Amino acid sequence: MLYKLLPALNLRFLILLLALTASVSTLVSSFHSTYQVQKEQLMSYTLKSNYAYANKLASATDNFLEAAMQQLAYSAKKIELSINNDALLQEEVTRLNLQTNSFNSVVINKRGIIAATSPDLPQIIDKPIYSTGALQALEQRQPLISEPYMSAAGNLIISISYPLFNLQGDYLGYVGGTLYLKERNILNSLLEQHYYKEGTYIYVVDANKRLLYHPDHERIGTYIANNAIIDKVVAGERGTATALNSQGNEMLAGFAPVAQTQWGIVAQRPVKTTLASLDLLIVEVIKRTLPMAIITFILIGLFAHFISRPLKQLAEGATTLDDPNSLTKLKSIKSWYFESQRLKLAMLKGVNILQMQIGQLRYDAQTDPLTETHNRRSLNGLLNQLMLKQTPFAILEIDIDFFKRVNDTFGHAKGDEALKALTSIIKKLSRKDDIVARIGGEEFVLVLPNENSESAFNIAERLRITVESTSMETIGFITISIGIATWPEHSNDIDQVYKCADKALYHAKEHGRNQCVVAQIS
Ligand SMILES: Nc1nc2c(ncn2[C@@H]2O[C@H](COP(=O)(O)OP(=O)(O)OP(=O)(O)O)[C@@H](O)[C@H]2O)c(=O)[nH]1
Repeated sequence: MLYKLLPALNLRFLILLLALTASVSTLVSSFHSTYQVQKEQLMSYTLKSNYAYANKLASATDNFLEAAMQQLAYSAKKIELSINNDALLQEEVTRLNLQTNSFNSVVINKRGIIAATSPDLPQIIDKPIYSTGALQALEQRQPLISEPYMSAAGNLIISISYPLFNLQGDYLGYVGGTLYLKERNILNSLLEQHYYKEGTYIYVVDANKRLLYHPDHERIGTYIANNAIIDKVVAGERGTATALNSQGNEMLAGFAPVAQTQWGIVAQRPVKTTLASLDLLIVEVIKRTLPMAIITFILIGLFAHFISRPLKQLAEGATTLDDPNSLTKLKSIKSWYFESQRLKLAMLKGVNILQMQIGQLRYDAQTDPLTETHNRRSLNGLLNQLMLKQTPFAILEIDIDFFKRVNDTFGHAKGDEALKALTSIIKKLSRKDDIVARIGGEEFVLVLPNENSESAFNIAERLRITVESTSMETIGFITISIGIATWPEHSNDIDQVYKCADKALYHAKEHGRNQCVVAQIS
């Protein structure tokens, strides 16, 4: 069993351990679940808001492109009627560029020949144009938003063009505006003017997964491969996703396509940034919870102390149940709750029984059962105490004369009666501090503290005379002989004192019995 291998732990420690484990695990699990719930909410909120953001920008971009196209359409209508009026063409491109602020530059192209530009560049007027956007526009002869391409001057641009036709439907060229993707333009401003939450950014890709807009302008024009979100958005899907960006950071993205161009707009925020505020929140919550947790722990500590104290005291009491004071000690224990009260009552009951039994055993061990006087063991103990206290005393060895005859004549039971009767006479004549003991069949010892040989002899005589003159039921009269010796007068050694008393008794028996003899001092 495991518990046998463990050291015995005290109750207070166990209660504290239990309370600490319970409160710490409760706190940890509540922090954990709070964190998880908040995390899910934050992530879901961020995904939703990024989605809404991407949608809003997609429709704003759509609107912008549509408005730009309408501006070009309006100009086209104006120009078509006066295609050979160079002054009017120049005026119109200037108006378009300056008034609308939609394009970095505007050009009117008459079938591959530049007719007017804004900003005004006279050196390229009447020169052919070979840019990708121009060739595309000339070829397709319809309203067109080109793919991004490098201009002759090395700018990454897109062009928006509107075809020009005369009343007969002959193709005249186009009017087109260009946006410089890496420079400040109306599209950039449109994408950047929106409210940015910390860490949130957007990027725009074209149908070929090429970056048209990115907060890091250096990346504009580069292609992005292996990006699940971009794959979806250029396929015309809209929605939310959690994915790794090119730097390997986990991102919460919302994405939406731009209907007119097959571009995709992605608004995303790093998970790390999103959750940073939550980490701070949890740290703050822990900080605020900590003082209360410490107070609770102290209270639990005190409570554990009050719960364990009576049990601890009862357990200590249980180790000293034979102590005569254990009853008083047990009674003083404040057992304030049910179990400890029951335990205390049971222990009090047990101690009472135990002490009664111990008392009885002690009494039995020290008492002669017939006469209820001290036995030899008890007598020796009492004499030792007197000697330790240096209290002088006299020993009277009392022996019934011809007791055998009593037994033989009246029977053993009557003999016992005689022994009891003699005991009662001895006790009656004894003082409080005298010690009465039966040390053999019909041999008694009477110890007289603070008596010398002379006074002891007088007392012995009084006893002898009383016995001699007392008639006992059935038996009649008996006599006793007494040998007397004193400590330390006869000897410092108690055995020697006994021997002296024995000798004196023997002498009394030898010289006619019914007499008292003081031992001689050798
Ligand atoms: N009734 C009874 N008799 C006992 C008890 N113990 C010893 N005796 C008897 O006491 C008697 C002692 O006899 P003895 O030692 O010969 O001495 P005595 O007859 O008293 O003679 P002396 O002492 O010489 O005067 C014996 O008969 C024992 O059986 C006892 O507890 N009860």
